[in-house]
Amino acid sequence: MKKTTEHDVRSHSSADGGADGGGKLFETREARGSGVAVAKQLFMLTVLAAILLIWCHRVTNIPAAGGGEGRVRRWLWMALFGAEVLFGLYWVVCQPVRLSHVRHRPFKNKLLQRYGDDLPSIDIFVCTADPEIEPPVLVVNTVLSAMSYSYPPDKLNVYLSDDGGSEFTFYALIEAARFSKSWIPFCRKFNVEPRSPEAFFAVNLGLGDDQYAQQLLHIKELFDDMKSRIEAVIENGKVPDEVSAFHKGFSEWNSEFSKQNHPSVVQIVIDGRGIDDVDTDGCRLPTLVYMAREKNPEWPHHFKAGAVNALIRVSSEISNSPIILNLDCDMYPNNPDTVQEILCFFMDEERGYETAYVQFPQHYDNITKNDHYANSNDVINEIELAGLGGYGAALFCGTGCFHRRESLCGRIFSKDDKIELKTDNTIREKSVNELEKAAKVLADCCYEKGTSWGKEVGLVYGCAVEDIVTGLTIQCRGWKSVYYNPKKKAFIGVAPTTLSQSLIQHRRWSEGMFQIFCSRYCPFIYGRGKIKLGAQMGYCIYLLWPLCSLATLCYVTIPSFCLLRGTSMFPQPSSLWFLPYAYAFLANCGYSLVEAFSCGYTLQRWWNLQRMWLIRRETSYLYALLDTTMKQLGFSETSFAITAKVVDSNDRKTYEKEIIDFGQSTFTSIIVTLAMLNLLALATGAIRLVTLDKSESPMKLTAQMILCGLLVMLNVPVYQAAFNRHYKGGPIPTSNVIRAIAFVFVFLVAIELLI
Ligand SMILES: O=c1ccn([C@@H]2O[C@H](COP(=O)(O)OP(=O)(O)O[C@H]3O[C@H](CO)[C@@H](O)[C@H](O)[C@H]3O)[C@@H](O)[C@H]2O)c(=O)[nH]1
Ligand SMILES: [Mn+2]
Repeated sequence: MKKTTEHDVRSHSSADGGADGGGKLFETREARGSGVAVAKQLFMLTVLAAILLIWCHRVTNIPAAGGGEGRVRRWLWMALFGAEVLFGLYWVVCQPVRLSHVRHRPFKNKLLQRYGDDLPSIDIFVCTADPEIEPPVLVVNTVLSAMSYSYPPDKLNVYLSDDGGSEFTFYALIEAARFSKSWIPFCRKFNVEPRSPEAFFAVNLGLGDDQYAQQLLHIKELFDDMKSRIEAVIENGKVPDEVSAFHKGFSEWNSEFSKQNHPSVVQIVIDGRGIDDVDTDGCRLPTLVYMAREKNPEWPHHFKAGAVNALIRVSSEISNSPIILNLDCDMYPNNPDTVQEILCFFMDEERGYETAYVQFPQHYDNITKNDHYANSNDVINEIELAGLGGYGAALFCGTGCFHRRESLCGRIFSKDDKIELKTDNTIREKSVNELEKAAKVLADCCYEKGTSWGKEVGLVYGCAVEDIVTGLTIQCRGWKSVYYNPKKKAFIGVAPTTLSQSLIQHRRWSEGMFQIFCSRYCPFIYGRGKIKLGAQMGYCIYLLWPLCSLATLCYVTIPSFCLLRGTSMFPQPSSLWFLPYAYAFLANCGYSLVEAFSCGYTLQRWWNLQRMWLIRRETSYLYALLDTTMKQLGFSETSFAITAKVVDSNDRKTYEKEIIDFGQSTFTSIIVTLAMLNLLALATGAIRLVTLDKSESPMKLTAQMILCGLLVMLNVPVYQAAFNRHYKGGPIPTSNVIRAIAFVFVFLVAIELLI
């Protein structure tokens, strides 16, 4: 049974929370206190007991230090104990979010009834950084779907920040502006979805001969033409003179202009206030602005955070909307009604004024059936992020997030001054030229000097996950945030399609997160007394990813190592101490399976997820740990490796067939070496099992081999790539494999010699 909070509507009968004019604009339901939650808590207690017993066993049975052998045993024992302490504490951190799941439901119709046309304007920010790995056609698709929200166009302002400072991206935007004049009326007239033209035409072919089909074919032709023009310009590497003469903006790209060094560019491509820019139906269009902030090698540019902060300022000059939507260039809005829905959270009379932002989960449209790189994050979305939202502390994830401008700009929440969301009408009088001129200054490098930008104001600098840390600071200023995960996906993006891309992305994320944990923003210190303990712990689920890497490495290596040497670090199956180990392991596997199934996973997909956790912890998180340590010691600086959004057709095929491509990076070397260690250990164990003498118990040996066997099973694709020269995802070079095996042997021999 579900309990609804006091913030509930009286009428549940109608689909949109009742037809009356009064009442709340959204309802929140929580699952806490229900029978399931009690059962969950009891279960958690049993796991906790098992963890404590394991620690107890480790502490009371530390091997005595005598001789070389004893010393090694003692060290390994301590290492495993350390790993179990880390695992145990991490497990504790992961529990609170599993008890605080809430679901929100906005009442859009009620909002429209109550406010009619009196809704605030919205500024939408799209960020792009590199025309090669983020093709302009993809970028303008996102821009176009943002422009075609079913929201009054004169209240929509779309800004594109181009950190690549690319003439081609600008050209693509000019083309998109022209295409929007047909696309937006088409969307409005036939109420089409989704409104990203690329995604729409991928599934709508325009069959039949009614008016709709005819118009669709016509629009599709316009779109294809636009695409080929953009692609041709990129192919030729130059915008043709007759095109560049057409728009004054192109004059910015003179001979001195380079990606790393250029003055700021602000071009109002469509002036939504004017009467010149109208669509084919004669209706107004959304304002469309291109911005490439100034770049100068002597100034740090702070990656995406810097771009968004420049956009906040530039937009404040041009439209100054009270609500801001952040989008990555590959995340297109999929539901045209989203704006009205989120306004329910901001404009609710009772709780709206405390809401700083509404975050949607990230979805991707290129996930394969069994998601072999585990990119989809569905368990995280459905369970963990929803749980954090339950503590009023939704994570800000950088994209698909609507912000209140005031809270993003550093305002401290106060119960007493409720800020109304009002469209700023004071800017109406200025001319386009005046606006551009004034806005340009705000996008200059030196503008932020001596200001609080990047500290208290705007997105926080100095962290690879600027989004997470910014969200945390907003919450610590007293604001609430909403995690909203509607059935109909609100935003859809592109997930990495190669193993190395995926691991590099996780490396950036985990590095940024761990850096937060080690900084003054550590939720337990910075958030103390400001956000709930459950939320502090919830943040740490992600911030502590790199630390789990250490524990996992111990578990991947030590038991295998012991198996190779014929010793064991675990109690015998006949001993009572064996029970807590077995229970903790099985209970956690079982629980994670149940969770995955509840999120619609198949067994295969869950298994793939486990493999990716293993691989990430062996590589990305380990690197993140080392990098963060280096950074803390001042040896290296923050960087941002942009994830590619295009792949060549070979890679695409491999990806679609769900074959892992291991490539040849250092990451691969680590993965292969560890996999070989596990395989050798398992083989040794198996040989011993056959040649067993009476003094050894087969049961004990088998139990010891289980962990190793599971690791080997997870690593099956690694062996395929290592030993099958015809492996479809590209075999791992023989030299790498030999090096890995040699490394394992040298390591073992060295240990034997040392003892
Ligand atoms: O110097 C930069 C670097 C990146 N970006 C943009 O930032 C966005 C995210 O970059 P991407 O390479 O796609 O990274 P992801 O790992 O997919 O992004 C996730 O993680 C980032 C933090 O690491 C967040 O900023 C993103 O919003 C979030 O979607 C893209 O639109 C980029 O164009 C810039 O504008 N300037
Ligand atoms: Mn991305």
